[in-house]
Amino acid sequence: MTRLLGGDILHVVQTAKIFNDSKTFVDLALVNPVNETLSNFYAMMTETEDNPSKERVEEFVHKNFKSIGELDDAEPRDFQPEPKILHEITDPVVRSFTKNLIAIWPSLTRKVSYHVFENPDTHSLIPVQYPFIIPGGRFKEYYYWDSYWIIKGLLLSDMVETARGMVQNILSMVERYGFVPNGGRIYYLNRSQPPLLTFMVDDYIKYAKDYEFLRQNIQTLEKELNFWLTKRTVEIDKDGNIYTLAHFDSSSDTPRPESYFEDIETCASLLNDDEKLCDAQHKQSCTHPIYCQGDILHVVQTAKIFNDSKTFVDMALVNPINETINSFYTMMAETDNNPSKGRVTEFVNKNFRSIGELEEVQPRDFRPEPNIIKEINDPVVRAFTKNLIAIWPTLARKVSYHVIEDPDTHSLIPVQHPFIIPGGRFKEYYYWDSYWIIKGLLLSDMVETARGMVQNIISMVERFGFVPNGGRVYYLNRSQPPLLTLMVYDYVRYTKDYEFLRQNIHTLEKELHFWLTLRTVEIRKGDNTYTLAHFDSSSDTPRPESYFEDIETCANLESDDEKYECYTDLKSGAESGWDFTARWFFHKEGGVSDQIKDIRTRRNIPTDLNAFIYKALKTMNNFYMILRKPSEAKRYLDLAERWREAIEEVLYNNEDGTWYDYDIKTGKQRRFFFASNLTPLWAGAMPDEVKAERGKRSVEYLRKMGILNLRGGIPSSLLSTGQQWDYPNAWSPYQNLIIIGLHKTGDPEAVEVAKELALKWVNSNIKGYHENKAMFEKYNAQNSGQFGGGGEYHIQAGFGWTNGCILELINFYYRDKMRKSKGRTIL
Ligand SMILES: OC[C@H]1O[C@H](O[C@H]2O[C@H](CO)[C@@H](O)[C@H](O)[C@H]2O)[C@H](O)[C@@H](O)[C@@H]1O
Repeated sequence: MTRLLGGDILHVVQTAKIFNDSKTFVDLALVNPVNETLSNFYAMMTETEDNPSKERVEEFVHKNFKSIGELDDAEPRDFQPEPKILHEITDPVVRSFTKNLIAIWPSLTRKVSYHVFENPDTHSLIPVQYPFIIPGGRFKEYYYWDSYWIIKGLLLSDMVETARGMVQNILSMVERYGFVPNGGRIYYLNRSQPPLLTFMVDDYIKYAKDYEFLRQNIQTLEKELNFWLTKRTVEIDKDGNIYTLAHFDSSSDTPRPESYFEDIETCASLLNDDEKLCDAQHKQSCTHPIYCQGDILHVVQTAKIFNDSKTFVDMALVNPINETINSFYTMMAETDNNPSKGRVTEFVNKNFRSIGELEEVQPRDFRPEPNIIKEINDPVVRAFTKNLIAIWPTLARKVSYHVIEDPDTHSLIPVQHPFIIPGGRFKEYYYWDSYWIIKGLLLSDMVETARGMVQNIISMVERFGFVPNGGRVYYLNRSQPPLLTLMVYDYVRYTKDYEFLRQNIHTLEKELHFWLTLRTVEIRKGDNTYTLAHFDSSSDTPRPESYFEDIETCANLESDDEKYECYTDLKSGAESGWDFTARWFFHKEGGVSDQIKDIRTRRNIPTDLNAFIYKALKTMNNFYMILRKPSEAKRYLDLAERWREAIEEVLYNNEDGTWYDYDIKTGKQRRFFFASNLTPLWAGAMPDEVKAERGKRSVEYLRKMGILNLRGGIPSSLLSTGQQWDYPNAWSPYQNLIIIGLHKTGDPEAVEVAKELALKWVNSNIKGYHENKAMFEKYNAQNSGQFGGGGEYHIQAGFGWTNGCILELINFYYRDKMRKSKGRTIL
């Protein structure tokens, strides 16, 4: 049903204005299953060349929708025509009025009919267990804040059972959706109403003295408030002080389905699409009817016609969307909704193709022998670096004019400037990969390409309010670790282009705002409350590019709700960039599981994410000082200080001398080795006076964990789960984060160990390159030069961030410092 409410049917029917009240249509039930309705719709569209008359739309609606049977009248069991209150009102006029009033309750009582429970997909009504009182008239379902006053009235009418049932219905919404929707229809799921649930419970408890009810539901009340405190707050700077207050802020940027026509009219005179989106701050949902959700995605991806599920969602449409959908439903009708794998392959071959969206490009600023080459004394490393630099043009791409002219038929999100891709199956830009790629480009003197990549990413924030995981529409439901501010730092440090900083500083703020408001949780420790971030995708369906895999992972979960949670955690795991690892897999009581089905990414407060955020806040402080804006600079300094304190109090473990992720549920640190544990060193997220000591203790910790004995590099974890971010895989970014982190502490032993680790990694990369003539996405920590494995796709070569990272280490450890071009450092 979701699809129908978000797509062409809704648009065509509601703009035909066949009902006086737009709500009428979205409250109708479907006569046939969703697929058949869609098929009938597209048949009408084809017959009328996409231009049906009002009468033809009316005919379609009358054949395919009906307005009966979803709600039954119900006599509340606890209704009494003469409750106590009547005997206690002395004024006869008021008494008789009150009696009439009370007599209205039964006429407004409804319960959800069994039709809806049996077949929820053909109704917009959200089924709830208990009878409830509706407002009346066109409002035939429950409404959130109306219920607060209704429940007061019910309690005063001694209708405790009905009142309690209504509260329970609303609590069940929080458990299911994490918040209370505006009302009991799926089209209300993108917004809430003023948060009065806690007060409803308070009224009920006071009246019924039902403290057991309170005990059972207190956590759900917390969950609801947490929604408002994390997803609906803004920070206000007043005279240098920061205040947090709430505002209303729906997460959706399309017309309200129940007032679709009216909203289209309201926004019609706005100039561009972004304005029409009525200043929606977060455009996170992925709306493409083929690449993001729906029957085509489901049928094709579960037929598993490609080895790698990403292949399908990277293909372009041969024909327009409607035609593709139409030909899909024709196939479905011809095969009784059960097409064979061969028939699905035929449909894909006819309707999709995999060419023409990205063009190879020779970067204008590419030079085979940039300065760094001349400044490396070691001949083996110099020759290797030259080979490395020669890889950049093979990874450079620009978006083809096909995509710019007809973006709807591609999943690629068009960007203006050429960019470097990771390589292999990753043919588009990736957010956090770009951070290390840009470092490598700057060290290769490819400033124009680096700047273009930063501009592309900045344009994402302007367009979507955040940086998506990668450059495809199916990545729009999540981000990746926030490194944009630090990319700009490297670019500005290298070029001294302060004008670029001035022009873009607000976009950096906007990106950080996304993380600070939509990805934070509050943690209580003793009497203190700390704010820290976690990964938390906004979407609860399988990842389109790993659809088959996600369905399989969550298949054995019992309820649909558990499956939605599972998909959200998988997407949140992908947001972390560590997809996947035991870091996100939890046993119920908090230990690590080695099973992906136990994924609970959102339960974890990750050290690296919070170290990145701390460093970004500190960098913003620095930027505003450069731009001579002291009050803004102070604001970021204060924020950074608060973050540092939270990292110190919640994530640092003095006994083990390292930082750990934190389990929100048990309120305990996860005391396992992950390469991310040491990232606060790199971010400098600790008081200055303990830096050297932390360096020393980190070396002890690495030694104790056996990490320094491994010949290939630092593994992501010590847990062998078969996942690509677990043992024995070693990933470049974390070599650099740990090596540079140790070096920056200044402790002599840490500086020495950093150097040993760096040389080990450089040697491993060189060995691997000589043996395979390729650079890899990940390596094996046990064996020098061996590439990594595991996970849901084969090892990929290229490889953007590996090349950027190794250049950073070569620059630091092998470049002749005396000859290094002045001021052109980025470390
Ligand atoms: O297709 C599966 C997943 O692939 C990506 O993740 C991996 O590659 C990325 C590009 O190098 C890298 O940023 C990430 O850390 C890797 O785990 C993608 O980012 C995921 O979202 C996707 O589901």
